[in-house]
Amino acid sequence: MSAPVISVESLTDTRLSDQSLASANSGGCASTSCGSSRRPDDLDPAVWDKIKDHPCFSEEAHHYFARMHVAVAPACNVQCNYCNRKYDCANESRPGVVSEKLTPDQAVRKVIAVANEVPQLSVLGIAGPGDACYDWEKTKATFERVVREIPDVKLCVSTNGLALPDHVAELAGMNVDHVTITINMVDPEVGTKIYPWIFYNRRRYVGIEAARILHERQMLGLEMLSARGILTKINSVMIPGVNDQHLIEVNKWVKQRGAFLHNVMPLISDPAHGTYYGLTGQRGPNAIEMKALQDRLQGGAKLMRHCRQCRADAVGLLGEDRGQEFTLDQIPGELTYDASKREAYRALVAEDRRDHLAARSEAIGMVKTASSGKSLLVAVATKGGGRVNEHFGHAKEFQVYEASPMGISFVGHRKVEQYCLGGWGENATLEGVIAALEGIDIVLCAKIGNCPKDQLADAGIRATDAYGYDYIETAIGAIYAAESGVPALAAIA
Ligand SMILES: C[S@@+](CC[C@H](N)C(=O)[O-])C[C@H]1O[C@@H](n2cnc3c(N)ncnc32)[C@H](O)[C@@H]1O
Ligand code: SF4
Ligand code: SF4
Repeated sequence: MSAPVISVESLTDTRLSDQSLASANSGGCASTSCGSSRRPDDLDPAVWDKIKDHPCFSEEAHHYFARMHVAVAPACNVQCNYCNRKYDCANESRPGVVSEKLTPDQAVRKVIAVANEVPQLSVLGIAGPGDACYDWEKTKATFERVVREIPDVKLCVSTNGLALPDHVAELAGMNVDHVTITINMVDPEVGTKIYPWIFYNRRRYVGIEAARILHERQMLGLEMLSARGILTKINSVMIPGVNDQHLIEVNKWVKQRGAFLHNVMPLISDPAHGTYYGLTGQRGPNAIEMKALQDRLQGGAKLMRHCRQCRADAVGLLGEDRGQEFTLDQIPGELTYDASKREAYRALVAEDRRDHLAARSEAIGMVKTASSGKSLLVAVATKGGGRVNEHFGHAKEFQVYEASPMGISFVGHRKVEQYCLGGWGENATLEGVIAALEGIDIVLCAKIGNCPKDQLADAGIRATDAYGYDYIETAIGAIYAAESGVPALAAIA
């Protein structure tokens, strides 16, 4: 059966209209298998099947699919010098922060409410605000109830690893096939600078003993997961002067033990958060330092570069947070799961992803053959669908791509404050946006006014809306061609 006709707008608007979803539904393709796009040649089909709709485990999928976290696990058995879960702010987007903690029953209601309204939803994660494996009974109760209601939602946990080995068998039994472990060190001496204490076997440990136990449990948990074919992502917080160089060693260790992805994230540190690091002046890395380390790690365990360091109650596509639309007071007491929007969305997306992948590989192939030796950093304003489709002034983040003789690759994102509010822009905000775009050569967006464009130009950053609504890679390929003076490439513009 042929796929339904799709409009670009309906795909790139992250909240699909009921009408476009209804027409997609009438196409008849509504199973999860429809959501697949083409499998990369070097990937095992079974692994591809697990990651193809997972926004965190597949960079490509993050343009289309959304995750939600439910904050059912507040207790933690480790203290990290960068974490303070008491701090709470609805506008603050960083790990460990939540607006409200949930019981498993409340969490199930929230998952149903989100699944009914957010068609992109594919993953339910428990990322604290404490530790999913330590606060295990609540994690387990939540997952057991959710899969009864929505069997095709993927389940994920995020853990410091200390209690992980105790629950690997149960995780496997519940078909949890994505687990994140935070591993910041493989040398306990380094660990003493990150962890003041751990709580293990009903006892508190400090110093080198604490770090050694944590390290051994993390390695054991990782090996146990790999042995069962559960995909693992390793989070490492990059702490300049503490573990930044050491993360090269961490990358080697986790690769040897079967980690699927290594996600090196910048330390978020601010005295206002009340963390030990925040209060003692330990700084986080800047975007350029992050990229330099990630580039050094290239060739080791595969890197995740698109993590947005989400809140423990985040909802939506990575980079957007719709959590405030789904607070408990807005969710009805009785709810029935309605699969229609998610099913229709998958049918729509299947077609567009195939198209996008074909356009992407054409653009990458052409950039590779340009042999200009140039390297360009391009910041893209997008609201999903893999397209240049967000106005400069509305962007809350820019996705950053590098075009070079190696091809076109996603290298990260830059968070910014939204510059344009209700038709006018604040100069001070624009200055902040420009500062966040340090090192960027070109900005691509769906629309930009002359004033911000000129100010960006003064800072040495070019900006254009000439490629509005094109696929990101198609636009970057065309620009690279023009910059390289290759007429055959410029033809794709
Ligand atoms: C809040 S924790 C919850 C899961 C679990 N307890 C753990 O530590 O993995 C989720 C992730 O946020 C990271 N995180 C917490 N505070 C952070 C900070 N200030 N800067 C960067 N990452 C942070 C943790 O390292 C972890 O990878
Ligand atoms: S283990 Fe996770 S929740 Fe616990 S203190 Fe560290 S970051 Fe926070
Ligand atoms: S914190 Fe990173 S890995 Fe976790 S849901 Fe957000 S983007 Fe995905």
